[in-house]
Amino acid sequence: QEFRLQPTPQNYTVQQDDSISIPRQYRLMAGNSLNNGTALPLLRSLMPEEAPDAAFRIYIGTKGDKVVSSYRKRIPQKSEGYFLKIEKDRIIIAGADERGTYYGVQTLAQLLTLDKLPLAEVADYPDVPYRGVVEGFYGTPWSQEDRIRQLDFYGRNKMNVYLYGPKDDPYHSTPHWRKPYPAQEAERLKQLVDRARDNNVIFYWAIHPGQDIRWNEEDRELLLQKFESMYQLGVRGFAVFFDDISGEGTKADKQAELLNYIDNHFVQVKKDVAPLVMCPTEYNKSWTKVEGGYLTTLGEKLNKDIQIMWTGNRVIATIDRPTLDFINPLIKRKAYIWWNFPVSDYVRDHLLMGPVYGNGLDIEDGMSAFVSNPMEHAEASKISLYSVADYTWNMEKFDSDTSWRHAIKDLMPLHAEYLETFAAHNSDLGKNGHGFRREESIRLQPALSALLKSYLEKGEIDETAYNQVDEECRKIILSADMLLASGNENRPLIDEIRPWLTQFKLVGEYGKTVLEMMRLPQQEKAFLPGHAHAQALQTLMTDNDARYPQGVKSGSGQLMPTFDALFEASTKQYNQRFHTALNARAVYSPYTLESNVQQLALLPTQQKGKEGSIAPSNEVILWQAGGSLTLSMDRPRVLATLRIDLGTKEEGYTHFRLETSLDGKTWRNANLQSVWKGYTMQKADVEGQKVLKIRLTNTSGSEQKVYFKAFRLTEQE
Ligand SMILES: CC(=O)N[C@H]1CNC[C@@H](O)[C@@H](O)[C@@H]1O
Repeated sequence: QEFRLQPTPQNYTVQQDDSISIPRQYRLMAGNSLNNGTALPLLRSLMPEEAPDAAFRIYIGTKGDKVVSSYRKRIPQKSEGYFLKIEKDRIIIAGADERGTYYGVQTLAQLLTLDKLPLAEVADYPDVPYRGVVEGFYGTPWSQEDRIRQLDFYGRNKMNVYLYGPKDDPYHSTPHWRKPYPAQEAERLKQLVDRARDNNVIFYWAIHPGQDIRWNEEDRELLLQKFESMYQLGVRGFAVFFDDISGEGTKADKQAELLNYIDNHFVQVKKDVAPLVMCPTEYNKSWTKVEGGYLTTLGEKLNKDIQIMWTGNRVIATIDRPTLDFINPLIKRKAYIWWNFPVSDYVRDHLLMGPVYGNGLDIEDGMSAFVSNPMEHAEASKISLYSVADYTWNMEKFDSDTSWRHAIKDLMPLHAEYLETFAAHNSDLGKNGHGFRREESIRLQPALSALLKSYLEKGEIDETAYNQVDEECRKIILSADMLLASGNENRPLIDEIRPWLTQFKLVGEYGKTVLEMMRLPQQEKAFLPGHAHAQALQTLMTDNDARYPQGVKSGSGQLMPTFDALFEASTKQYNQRFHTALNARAVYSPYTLESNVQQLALLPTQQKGKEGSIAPSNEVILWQAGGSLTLSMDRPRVLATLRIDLGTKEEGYTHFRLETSLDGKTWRNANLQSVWKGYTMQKADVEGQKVLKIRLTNTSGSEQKVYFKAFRLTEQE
């Protein structure tokens, strides 16, 4: 693949027929403005041989420095812009500001990876003012090493913000947001703040107080003291997240009052702190009622320089012009986009390794920021983050597929072809509560559907498609092995995705086995070993990781549905031919969910042995009066236990009625009682009941805001 600068520069010209060898020595002419910045240390790390009498010179400075005064007019008049020029006897790096100069050095760093230095001229600047990552997901927070590698990655990719807000950090959120970090955690955060500075990244520390904040002076002072303690660690960016909460903390006027107070008495007083950022409770369009006034209150009351985050038309959504035309007028400023991709905390059995696509390419003027909420798998998230950096720096030149391929090469240059095969088939989320899906196995899709169509409709094998799919299965098995054996090229990445690599290999073997079965449904003896092997692989693929009820998922968007359908079709053919009753069902769940509660309707059901469950949701569920959820079995089954957790105290359950039915017509109440005092989990008295359906209804007559933390049953042996 050809060399490309990352992100794509706004203007980049190269003299085609000429280049210079990388100078061994050079004389440095540096502007004073760079003395305590990070541009010079980076330059010196790239070109170590500084010699006062060297013929080759490097002029580096920011606008206003005498040393680059003759290039002043070439510097783009844009925040973080820079001008970089490589001539036969000199290099010039002139930034509009210190970070722009630093970015000029980062671009030079990429050119220095070539054998010869092109005589290039770059006039560059970012489209979106703030670009980066919000570590804002549920689940295992990133490790210290993860974050260090992330911050270096942001420096190289010209991302300038990292917002620290892992939902499961108890000092970020309830219960300990009021308390300073213990010494060890504080020291680790300080290391991160220092590393962020080295990479010219603004480290934002976010607080998530809304679940139990009291609107009084005491809590306000405690919050400011916490911010002060973070300031002492070197933090120079602060955020307050009010997402995923219910109760008192959701009041817009109280939120605005608190945020303005912080802005006036902390941010503006400190003078060296970046603009305050807040995440609203109504952070996406599907959750906001404009007439309710929440967003307009924030828009009217919040100080103008306070940034307001927005995830789009839904919790998980791509961002386009209509999205911004809706929100910006309401909040009376440009939205600070929180893009919930590649976050996977609601589909934890999946990896999201596919291309970044679907966001508008003409909306750079409509947002103050675009930050990505990533997966708990830091290295694996870099495929998407590389493209987010590319997209937000130069939006109109962004090319999803090119960026995706280079992101993979950047992550594992020596194993790029294998990682690309893996990533291509591990991009869709599967059925999920947000209804957000991604393309998967794009290049193989035509062959998969041709193979399936001809087999199902005519019982024939489309040989061309067959060979393509067979060849891809071979590549899948090879790629899995090559990546599992890839040693130290990017061990942290392989450590993260190892369960999915093992699964991916099984998918390849399952595909090959099913392809063989397709040729044998008329052979009474020869068909059987393949059928047995396919079933063995199905078992290995659903019971492979205790962390996920049905194991990790790989190829779930296209490969597995096709292979399962071919398994079932060939086995049915065999059963008809030989009047046998071989199992012709690949994998299915005996449970189906129906609901008229919008946020529950799409939740997947899961089965593992005698356990059945509905996948939990992280969000606050707006459960309308009369709304219900019904779990139906494929046949009457005898229950042993049923446990429900709506994240609410005892009295919260009095708003709901739980019923069971054997025929879907007559229903009987099932009482809920606490599993133990004070805890929200409830158990139902359904022991020994034979049921076909279970129904939970909001009978309170008004909307209830609850969490959907657990809905789990076990069947009797
Ligand atoms: C603003 C926001 O999206 N908050 C939550 C809730 N929405 C998406 C979830 O997956 C979480 O990762 C996220 O932290």
